[in-house]
Amino acid sequence: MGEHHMSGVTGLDARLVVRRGAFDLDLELRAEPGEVVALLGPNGAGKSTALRALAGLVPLHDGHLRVDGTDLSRLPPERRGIGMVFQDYLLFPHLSALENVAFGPRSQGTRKREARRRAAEWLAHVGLADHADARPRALSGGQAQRVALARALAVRPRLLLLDEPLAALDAHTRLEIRAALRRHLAGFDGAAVLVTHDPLDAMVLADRLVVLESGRLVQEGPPAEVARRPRTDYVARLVGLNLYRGHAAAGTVLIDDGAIKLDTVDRLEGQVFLAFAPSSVALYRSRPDGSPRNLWQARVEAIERQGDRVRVRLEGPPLAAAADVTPGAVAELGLVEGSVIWAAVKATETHVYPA
Ligand SMILES: Nc1ncnc2c1ncn2[C@@H]1O[C@H](COP(=O)(O)OP(=O)(O)OP(=O)(O)O)[C@@H](O)[C@H]1O
Repeated sequence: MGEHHMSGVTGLDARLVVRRGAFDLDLELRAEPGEVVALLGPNGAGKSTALRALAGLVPLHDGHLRVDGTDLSRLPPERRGIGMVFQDYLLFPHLSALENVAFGPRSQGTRKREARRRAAEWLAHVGLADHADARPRALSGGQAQRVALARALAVRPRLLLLDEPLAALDAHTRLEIRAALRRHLAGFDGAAVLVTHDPLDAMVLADRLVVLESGRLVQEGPPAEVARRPRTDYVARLVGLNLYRGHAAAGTVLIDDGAIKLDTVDRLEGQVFLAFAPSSVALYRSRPDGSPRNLWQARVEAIERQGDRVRVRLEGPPLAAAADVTPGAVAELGLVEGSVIWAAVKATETHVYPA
């Protein structure tokens, strides 16, 4: 660690090895200048640990951490020049919005007058010029979030860290702030790392997704690519797809446990992933006429209302799957937990890609 003080790589270039009790994180993480990377993963996957390691709040056991070629791994948090927007904002309650934003530049040694000038500029930039004198208590959640963002950006960071920046907001404010945050991130020329639970936040805000499970990277790529080609159960559920591993040959895929073969229109051979959307699954009370291909009998494990659709979870074998139907169809089919029904998916609605 730290044997090369400078390297030619711009943006964030890190390998974060952290141990916390029985948990260990080992994550290689890159973000180009101007790129927004979203860290996603189930509870306890290590997202916050990764962010805290970048911020210098937990030590690295191994690996490296460079931003624009400068080794940050040995610097204390306040000397890393990193901008942070954390979930609970951590605005100083006794300081005005302006003083909160000026705090960053001040602690970097900027003179008071200049720090206040820069803070006023940033407040105006996030649309809060009118609230410069307000204490955090007098601000709405969305306004406090914007002050926190202005404060983070006022130190002109080369790396910006955002930890669940929208989590504390109600649904309506969230929509607005998400759009505003997207604009601000688009105008930010440093690297940004965002931690979120919300796939929509990640899809809207990030250029690239990095999915962590149990302290390890399991998948990364542009949001659309990850959504189209999930590589783990967690990712598939996150993006709402049915996902299987199997062996492809001659236009069919033998699903891994061997209980069912599905027709596809792809011509791949060998180990593959096969995915289809829950909305592509058709359900029948009795065996349908003309016997569509890719037909199987299944037991209903659970029925969950999701907005104006109903998600029906089907138990394996031969195939555990989720199907989305209308409430009307649930009634028509007389679906209850434990029902045995027929399920089908068209070959043209399956997606197959190399494993
Ligand atoms: N201070 C600590 N001491 C020991 N172990 C910790 C500490 N903080 C977190 N852990 C452990 O580290 C692991 C990763 O936690 P972390 O908070 O990084 O996950 P996360 O992905 O951010 O989860 P969540 O989505 O629930 O916030 C967990 O198993 C947790 O129990």
